[in-house]
Amino acid sequence: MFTATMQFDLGEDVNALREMVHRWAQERVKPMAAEIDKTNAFPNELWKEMGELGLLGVTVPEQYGGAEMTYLAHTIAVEEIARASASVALSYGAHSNLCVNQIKLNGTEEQKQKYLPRLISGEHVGALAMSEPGAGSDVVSMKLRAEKRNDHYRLNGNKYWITNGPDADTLVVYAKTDPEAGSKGITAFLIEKDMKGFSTSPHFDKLGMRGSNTAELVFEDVEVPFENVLGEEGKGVAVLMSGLDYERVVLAGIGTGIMAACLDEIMPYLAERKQFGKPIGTFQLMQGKIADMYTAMNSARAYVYEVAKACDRGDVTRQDAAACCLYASEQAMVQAHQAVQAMGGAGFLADAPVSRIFRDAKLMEIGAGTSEIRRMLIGRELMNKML
Ligand SMILES: CC(C)(COP(=O)(O)OP(=O)(O)OC[C@H]1O[C@@H](n2cnc3c(N)ncnc32)[C@H](O)[C@@H]1OP(=O)(O)O)[C@@H](O)C(=O)NCCC(=O)NCCSC(=O)C1=CCCCC1
Repeated sequence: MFTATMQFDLGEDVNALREMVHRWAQERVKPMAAEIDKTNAFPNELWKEMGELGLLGVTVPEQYGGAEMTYLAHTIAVEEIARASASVALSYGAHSNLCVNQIKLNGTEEQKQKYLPRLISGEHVGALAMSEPGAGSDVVSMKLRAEKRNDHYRLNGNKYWITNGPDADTLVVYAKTDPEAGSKGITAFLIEKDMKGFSTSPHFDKLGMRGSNTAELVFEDVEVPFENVLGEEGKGVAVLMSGLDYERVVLAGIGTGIMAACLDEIMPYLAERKQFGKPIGTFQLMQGKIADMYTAMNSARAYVYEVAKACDRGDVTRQDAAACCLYASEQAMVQAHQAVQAMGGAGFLADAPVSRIFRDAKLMEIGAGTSEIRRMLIGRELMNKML
């Protein structure tokens, strides 16, 4: 374990949360990380444990069972879990941020009372579904149809690449209530897994983030009552786009957690492994690697934490949400690459922690908006302010 790092001034509560999550994740999650990767399955008992620790509703008011803490606290929790297993952190983020936080932000009082307590206790698993086979980066072109009937909507179509899809009891799902109206025809719905006509595929086999279950969702004449509209009919794009801002910041914590995990793995190796009669960590080229890793990790942390504080103040910008996520994600990939390199043949073995971390890191440049989409967004937002 690598402990010699800069202490950020996050406040007493957040520091205490970090310590608690760190201890739990290192004791409980890290020993399972290799098995989770190998079996390609999320250990369901972790939901209950995270519920008991108060991690499943970090940003939600206490009256619904939440911890009533900040986005900064949520990001730190994600980081510490990712330091032990990025897969577990991804499923955790999809549940607690993409689903639970969206219901907190957009739900009616009845919806919050009905769905949040069970999601926050760990009894239920949550997911969010926007992507489709033909609508990834171009999310507004989604085709899942929600046709308005007398007293319900009827949903037909499918969603793809849905994190927690096979396990979720409650899903925030975006669909087209008016296919002709472009972004103004999108509505968000709360879907329950037992609704007739709703099914999921078996979970996908993936390069990395393997324990985080991903699947296709299928809707065949699924009847959804009016009271399950999240927000207003036709206003789903605002729910979706503002949700993506929070999502990018909180999930950037996976990137900083991956960088911390890289240092955790290679520092003891560099101290122990001898070549040419000396620990390889005494060689300047190796010291250069760890210097770059340390600098990147703390630079990403500083930016991500500041943007999380902007989320807490309510003044986060689209470009900073995208930019902190872009930086933390790409640096996670670069540093995971360096960690494999530093460990040489030992790091190239299939069951080496750094080889799993390297595969996991790749998703960071793809999920929650690709690096290309994030760059496009940042450039466009910056330029728009000049024109
Ligand atoms: C950036 C982007 C490419 C969007 O461009 P366009 O130019 O089409 O959309 P544009 O004109 O920017 O906007 C549409 C409407 O939306 C309003 N709005 C925007 N931000 C906000 C906001 N913050 N609040 C309220 N309204 C907003 C905007 O005004 C516009 O409305 P209008 O049509 O004019 O009435 C967008 O589509 C995007 O981002 N894709 C990546 C999706 C993507 O990231 N999936 C990832 C899904 S996968 C995933 O999330 C996970 C993966 C792995 C694990 C977990 C999660």
